[in-house]
Amino acid sequence: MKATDNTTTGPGWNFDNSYARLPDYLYTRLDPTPVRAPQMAIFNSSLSDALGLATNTLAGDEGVAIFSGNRIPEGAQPICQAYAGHQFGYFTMLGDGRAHLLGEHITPTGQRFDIQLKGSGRTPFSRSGDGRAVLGPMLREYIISEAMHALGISTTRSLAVVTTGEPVYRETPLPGAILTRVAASHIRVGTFEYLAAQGNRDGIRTLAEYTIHRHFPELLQADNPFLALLQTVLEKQVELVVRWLHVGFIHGVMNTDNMALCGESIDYGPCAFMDSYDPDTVFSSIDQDGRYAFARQPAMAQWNVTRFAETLLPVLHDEGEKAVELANRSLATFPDIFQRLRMDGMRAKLGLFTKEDADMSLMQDLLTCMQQNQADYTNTLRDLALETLPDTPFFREPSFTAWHQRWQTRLTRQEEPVEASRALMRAHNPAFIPRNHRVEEALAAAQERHDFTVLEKLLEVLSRPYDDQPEHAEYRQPPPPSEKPYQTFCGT
Ligand SMILES: Nc1ncnc2c1ncn2[C@@H]1O[C@H](COP(=O)(O)OP(=O)(O)OP(=O)(O)O)[C@@H](O)[C@H]1O
Ligand SMILES: [Mg+2]
Repeated sequence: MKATDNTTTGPGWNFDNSYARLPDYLYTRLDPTPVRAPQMAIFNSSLSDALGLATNTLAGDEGVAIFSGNRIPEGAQPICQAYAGHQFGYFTMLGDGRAHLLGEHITPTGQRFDIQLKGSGRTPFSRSGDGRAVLGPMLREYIISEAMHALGISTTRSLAVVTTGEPVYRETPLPGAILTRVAASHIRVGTFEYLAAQGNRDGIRTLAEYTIHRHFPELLQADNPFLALLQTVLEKQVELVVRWLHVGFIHGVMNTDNMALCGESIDYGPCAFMDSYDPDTVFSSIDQDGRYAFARQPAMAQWNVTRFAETLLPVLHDEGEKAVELANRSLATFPDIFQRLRMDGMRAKLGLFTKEDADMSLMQDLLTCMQQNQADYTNTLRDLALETLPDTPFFREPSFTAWHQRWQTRLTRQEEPVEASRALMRAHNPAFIPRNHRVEEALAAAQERHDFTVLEKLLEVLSRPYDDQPEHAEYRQPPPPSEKPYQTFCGT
C-alpha cells in the first residue's frame, strides 16, 4: 500500500522484537519518560516511505506523540540496552543512558530495523546524566547521518527530531530534543565487552549466535561460524573506514561502544568533514591527543576489532591457545584488506580502471601535494574530473602540475576513454559534503530563530552529493578563513 493511502489505517508499524526475547541481562525493560510539550522539528518522509510506514499519519500528531516517547506504538516493547566500552582506550561499563529501543520494525520487503529514541529520559544506565539531549546535536546527527547515506556509506539513519518543550541544562539552558534513529541493529563491540567483563561465556555465545542469525545468516554454513563472524565484522569495519577516508569524514569518537557490528557508522557526536587535506586533522574538543585523527582511523578500527576478538575467544575454540591463534590469524588480515580496498577506492577516485604498482605513490604524492598547499580535499578531487581545471593557485602550483602530468600519462595507458574515467571519478568524488560552517548555519537558524528552512535546503543539496547542482555552487565553498580552528563537542 502506498503511504499516501494510509492516512486512516494507523501508523504502519510492524514490530517483532527479537532482542527483547534474548536473556534479560542484555537490557532493562523501561518506557521513555514523557515530555511536556513536544513538537516536530523535522520528519524524514522519504525514509518513512522506504520503511513502509504511514508517512502522512506520522508527519502529524501521531508522529509527535510516538517520536517524543509520549505514546508507545502498538507492538513496541521499549528496552534500554546494556553495553560497556573502551572510551579513549579506557574500559567503562555503560548502556543506553539516554536512549530507548522501541523495537524492531519489519518493512514490507522483510528488512528488520531497530527504531530507537535518543534523548528519551533517564535509565538505569544514566550514571550522572539527565537522560536528555539538546536540539542542536540531534539535528546535527540527523544532517550528517542522512548525508552519509546519500554518499553511499553504510550508516544509521534519522527518522525524526522532536523538540520536547523542556529545557536541558548544560552550561546554559538549551532546548531539549529527541532523535528517532533507525539502525540495522545497535549491537556494539561494547555489547560483547559488557558480557565478557562479567565472565558471561554463555551470554557471549548467545549474542554471537544472535548476531549471526540477524546480520550474517550465510555464516551458519561456515566450519567455525564464530571465527567467520570475527572475519566478517573485521571486513565490514575496513570497508567502512575506507569509505570514511574517501570522503574526508572524521568520526571523532571511535570508542568500542560506538562501533556497530552490522558495519553501520553510528553515533554522530563530535564528527565532522575535513576541508583542507591534513591527515592529522582532529575536530573534537575532547580528543586532546589526536587518538581519533583522520589518518589514525584505520588503526583505531583495527584496535576496536581486536577488542571484539578478545571477547569471542571462549567460543572460537575449546583450547585457549588455539582460540588465540585463530583470532590472531584473522586479525592479521586487516592491513592487507585495508590496503586493497583503499587502493581500489583511490583508483576509482582518480579514474583508473587498471592496476599498476606505482598507483600507490601516485595517490600518496597527490595527497602530500594537497597537504603542503592546504588544498581542499573534496573540491580538488571533484575538480580533477573536469575537462579543464579551474584556474586556482593550487592547480598552478608546480608540484601539482608535475603530478598532473604523471597522472595524465597514467590515464593514457588504459584502454577506457577519458569520458569513462571522468564518469568514474564523478561517481566517487562527491561535489557536496556537509561543510561544517553550513551545518552550523543551519543549526543556528533552527535553534535561535526556529527557522528550519536553512536546514531543509541543506538536506536537499546533500541528498544528491554526486550531482553537480551548479545552482547550489555556494554549498561547495570551503569556510572563510577564521582565527579559530573548527571544534566539535560531544555528550550534549
Ligand atoms: N545526557 C545523558 N544522560 C545519560 N546518559 C548519557 C547522556 N549523554 C550520554 N550518555 C551516555 O554516555 C555514554 C557515552 O555517550 P556517547 O556520547 O558515546 O553516546 P550517545 O551519543 O548518547 O549514544 P549513541 O552511542 O547511542 O549514539 C552512552 O552510554 C550514553 O547513553
Ligand atoms: Mg555513543
